[in-house]
Amino acid sequence: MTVIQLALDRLTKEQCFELAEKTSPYIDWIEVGTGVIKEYGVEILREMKDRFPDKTIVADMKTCDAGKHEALQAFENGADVTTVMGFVADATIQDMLDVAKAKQKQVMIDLLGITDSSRIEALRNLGADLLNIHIAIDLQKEVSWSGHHFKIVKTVPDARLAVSGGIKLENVSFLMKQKPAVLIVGSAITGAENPAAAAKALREGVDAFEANH
Ligand SMILES: O=C([C@H](O)CO)[C@H](O)[C@H](O)COP(=O)(O)O
Repeated sequence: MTVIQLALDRLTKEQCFELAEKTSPYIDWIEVGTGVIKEYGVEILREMKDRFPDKTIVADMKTCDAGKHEALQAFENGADVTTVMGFVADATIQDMLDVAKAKQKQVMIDLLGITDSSRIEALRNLGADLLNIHIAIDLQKEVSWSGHHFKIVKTVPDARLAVSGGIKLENVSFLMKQKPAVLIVGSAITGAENPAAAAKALREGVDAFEANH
C-alpha cells in the first residue's frame, strides 16, 4: 500500500498546522520541510507529533554531515523518519541508520543528484531501504517524470521507493505504476485553492489505482 506524505515547505508554522489539520483525513505521513525546520527549529517536529500522534512525522533534515547528531536531533524531537542526502559520506549514512535502528525509526535517503546505479547499490549495502527518487524544486520547470527516473533503482528491486517533486493528480497514475511505498506531495496540495479537496482527490487517485491493479 502506498502512503501519501504531505510535504510542508515554504510555509509559516501556522500554515503548516492548518494545512495538516485540513488534509489529515487524506494523508498518512506529515513532512516538516527543510526550510520550515530551519525557520522554526526542530521543536516544531515535537509540536507536530503531539498534535498528530497517529501520523508518521518526517523531518526533512536533508543531512549532509554530522549524521549521528542530526538523526538524534530529529528522532529525539518527535520525528519517526529523517532524511539524508544519498551522495554524502558512507559514514554519515551509516551513523544515521545505526541511530534509527537503535530507536526503531527510519531513514529516508534522498537521491537528488545521484545518476549512477552503483551508488544506489552501495547505499543498499549500507542497509538503506527507503530511497527517495526526487526531482528538485528548482528543476521542475524543465524536468518531468518519466521511466528514466526509475532506471537507477532497477538493480535494487527489494528497496522501498519514495517519489517526490512536482507530484500532482495528473502524474499519480504513472508514478503508481512504479509501485512507490511513499508518494510525497507538497505544492499540489499546499498551493491549491482548496487543499482538503486536492488531498482528497489525490487519495482517491491512489486508492482507485490500488483497487484496479
Ligand atoms: O523535498 C522537497 C524539496 O526539496 C523542497 O524542500 C519537497 O518536499 C518535495 O519536492 C515535494 O514538494 P513538491 O515538489 O512541492 O510537491
